[in-house]
This record gives sequence, C-alpha cells and structure tokens, in this order.
Amino acid sequence: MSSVEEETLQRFLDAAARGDVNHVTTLLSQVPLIINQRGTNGWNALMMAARNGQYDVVEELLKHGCDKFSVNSSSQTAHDIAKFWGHRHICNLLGGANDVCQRVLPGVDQTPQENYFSRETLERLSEKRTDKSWMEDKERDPRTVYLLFNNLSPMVGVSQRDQGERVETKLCRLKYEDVKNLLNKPTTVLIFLGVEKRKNPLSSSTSSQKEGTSCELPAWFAVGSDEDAGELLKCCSDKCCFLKKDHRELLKLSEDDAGVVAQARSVLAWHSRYSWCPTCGSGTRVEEGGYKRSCLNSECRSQQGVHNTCYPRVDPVVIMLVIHPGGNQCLLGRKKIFPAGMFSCLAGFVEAGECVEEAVRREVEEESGVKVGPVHYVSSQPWPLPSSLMIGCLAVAMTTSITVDENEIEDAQWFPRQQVMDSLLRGDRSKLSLPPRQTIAHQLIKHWINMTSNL
Ligand SMILES: NC(=O)C1=CN([C@@H]2O[C@H](COP(=O)(O)OP(=O)(O)OC[C@H]3O[C@@H](n4cnc5c(N)ncnc54)[C@H](O)[C@@H]3O)[C@@H](O)[C@H]2O)C=CC1
Ligand SMILES: [Mg+2]
Ligand SMILES: [Mg+2]
Ligand SMILES: [Mg+2]
Ligand SMILES: [Zn+2]
Repeated sequence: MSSVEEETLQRFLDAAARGDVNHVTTLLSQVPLIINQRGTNGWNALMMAARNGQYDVVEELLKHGCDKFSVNSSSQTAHDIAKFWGHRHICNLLGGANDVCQRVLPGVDQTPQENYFSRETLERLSEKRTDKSWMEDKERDPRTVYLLFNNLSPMVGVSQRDQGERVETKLCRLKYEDVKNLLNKPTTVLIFLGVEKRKNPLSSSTSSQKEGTSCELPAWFAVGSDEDAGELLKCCSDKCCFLKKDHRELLKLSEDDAGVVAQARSVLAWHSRYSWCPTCGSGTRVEEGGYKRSCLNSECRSQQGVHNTCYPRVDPVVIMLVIHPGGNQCLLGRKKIFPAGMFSCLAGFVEAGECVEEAVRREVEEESGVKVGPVHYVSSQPWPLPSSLMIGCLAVAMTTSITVDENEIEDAQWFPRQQVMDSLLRGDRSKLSLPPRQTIAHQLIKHWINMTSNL
C-alpha cells in the first residue's frame, strides 16, 4: 500500500470511528475497495464504528455491502465488538433478523455464526437440473462462469495485497470459449452449481414473474478433469495454477469462494469415487446437472424407487466441545498428525441408526473415557474432504477422568478457560495452540468463551 493509500485508509477509519457518515460516504465513492480494508491493528471501518456505537456509519457500511463476518487479529467480528462494548442497537443491526427471532423463538441464542465453507453465494435452482434445454443454453451463454478442477483441486490465480502481508487465493473464473473443447471429452464431469443470487432476495421470492428473472442470472458450473494439469492450465490466459493437494490450501480462499468450492469439490469427489453402480456394478450415466448417476442396466434394482446410491453423499460428523462439570475447563484432544502443541475438539462420524446426541456421547467416551450428559447443537459446517457435514455441539461432562483411546488420538486433556482464552484471543501459543478460524472447532471454542464471558 502506498503512503497516500495508507493515509486515505486512516482517514476512512477515523471517520467511521467518529461517526462522520458524510466523510465515510465520500471516501467510499472515491475508493470503493476501502470498505473492507483493515488498519494496522487489524480493524476495519465496521469494527471501528461498532466499537464506538456509531449506528449511522454501521448502517451505511452495511448498505454498501461490507463484509460483516470479517475478523480482527483477536478473531472478533464487528458483532462481537459491539456486544462487548454494550451497543445493543448495533448488535441488532449486525444480527439482521434478530428482533423477529427474539419475538418468535424467545430464548434462542442469536449470535450470528457463519462457518467457513458455509456461505451460499449461488442460488442452486435444483428444479432446473432436469431442464435439459435450459441447461444447454446456460452452458453456451457467454456470461456463464466455469470453475476448473484437476483431481479435485481448483484452478486459482494468486494475487498479492495488503503490502504483501496477505496473499489472496482466488478461483479462476473461465468462460464457455475457454472450456468448450474440454466439455466434449468423455471423461470430463460437468456440475451445475446454480445462478448468481439476486441483490435483494427478500423482494422477489414470492412473485412468479420475478422467478423468471432468477433463471436469467449468470450460471456457474464446475468442470472436473483428470487430464494433464499443464494442458488444462492453457484454458486460462492469466497466471494461474491448481491448488496444492494439502487441505490447508483450501483454507486460503475468500468466504465466497470457499462456499462454492465446498459444493463443487464434494460433488466432484463423489463422481470420482462412484463411477460404477454401487448396486450391480454396471456403468452409469451422469444426469441432472451432475447431481445424479443413473445405472445403465435397465434390470438394476436402483432403477426402482429412490436410491440414495444415485445421489451425491454427505457424511454427518459430530464435533463437540465438552465442558467440565465445574464449567471452567474444556476437553480438547490431539491426533498424531496435528502440528506440535495443537489441540482441538473431539469429533467422529455418526453411525447408522444413531442420533446426533448419542453419537456425541459415544465418540467422547470412546476417545477420552469421559461420560457426557446434555448435548446442545450450535452450528454446522460443510467440510468438503471429501463430503462431511460437521455438526457442532456443546456437551456437558458427567465424569472427569480421562482414558485416551490411543488408536484414535494421541492425548486429551482438560484445559482451563483462561489458557484457552490466552491462545484464542491473545495469540499466546506457548502452552496451547488451537485450529485456525476456518474450522468449526475454532468457532465452537470461541462460542463457549463468548457465552461465558458476558461479552
Ligand atoms: N472442521 C473441523 O473443525 C474438523 C473436521 N474434522 C473432520 O471430521 C472427520 C471425522 O473425524 P474423526 O475423528 O476422524 O472420526 P472418528 O473418530 O469417527 O474416527 C475415524 C474412523 O472412523 C471410521 N469411519 C466411520 N465412518 C466413516 C466414514 N463415513 N468415512 C470415513 N471413515 C469412517 C474410519 O475407520 C476412520 O478411521 C475427519 O475425517 C475430519 O475430516 C475433524 C475435526 C475437526
Ligand atoms: Mg472416534
Ligand atoms: Mg475422532
Ligand atoms: Mg467413529
Ligand atoms: Zn446398477
């Protein structure tokens, strides 16, 4: 960032903190990108306004589409900050539908929580998956966006920003002309992801006339190919590459891109693992915009009734922060593959014929020997490695002695709340390091800290 840009950003942040709406609006019209930029302390304008109770500025920034989920270097959103400083009117503004929620579901926790991989930037329009001619028109439409995947890794361009501190990984958005030869190859898999969302979704959902306009919006497709990566990169004229196979690379995307990748990658992973009919072993045909594989054998049992083998699978996983009966410690464990010093929430696959609460109790007891009583759902997260749905819960321990199942985890311990806070909010990793903010494990821990600190 040049010194002029830095100075403009400082003026913008000051204006937001002071509540000078006119100055904020003027600077926004001159430098629209400034809206989410963060100053030296990691705070953006929304956080500054939230800190100082500047309602009008918060309203103006939201109107201009600022990112209300962005976090400062202590992992706090603008909502967390407003709550901490007691600006309830700002919390309501940032929480969106909270007032209605309080009225119809009194007592329900309203803390807005959006997990990484969860953002839906597209309207899936599942009813259009069977409309072949609509789909073909969309495929050829020059406005259509194609995302290319090689062996499940998305094609990205890498751009530097924020004085080179943060490197943003951005999905390459290709056009029909770029991929049309690839689409003709028999091994290419094409997935219809949806259309771009309307700017104001509430105004049009009921009108059938406007329903039509939603279909007119630009469509997005994912293209999966296992061909030579070097050849595939020629589809794009910009400098780009395929993300490395390391799953941490997937955590470098923006929230918007991560949401689309979660959808595309899970469906493509299903195609790559389920090429043959799981019921009779015959070949299959891809249908419904990539959301179904039908068996080619007309005698196959999967042709009758609804067969879940024909549709992409989602595997439920429970992930839980277990709280000590004393209330001031939580149970965290570590797998051998974790970086040194890192502990996380316990987790495990839900088994057939098992409800979420029982899966939590069973997995905690199996892995740590601790018995769990009440279980409360907090939030969920798609985890596209390859297709888990993480179901995040808080659970209360009924016993405290720990016996680690060494096949699954290396260690499990009770950690005092203060030590967890030091690591989470102050970045003190000397005694404990926690998983990054993109994981629901991190968000569950943060949720517990917030709940119990009168923030
Ligand atoms: N986003 C997040 O914060 C976190 C995500 N996770 C994800 O949750 C998943 C499950 O957690 P674990 O502790 O590994 O589960 P786990 O405690 O149930 O143990 C895994 C074992 O369960 C068996 N298993 C049962 N059903 C399975 C299925 N559908 N697919 C694969 N294996 C199955 C396998 O033997 C596997 O080795 C992990 O694979 C990981 O990707 C785990 C922790 C944090
Ligand atoms: Mg387990
Ligand atoms: Mg486990
Ligand atoms: Mg298990
Ligand atoms: Zn079959």
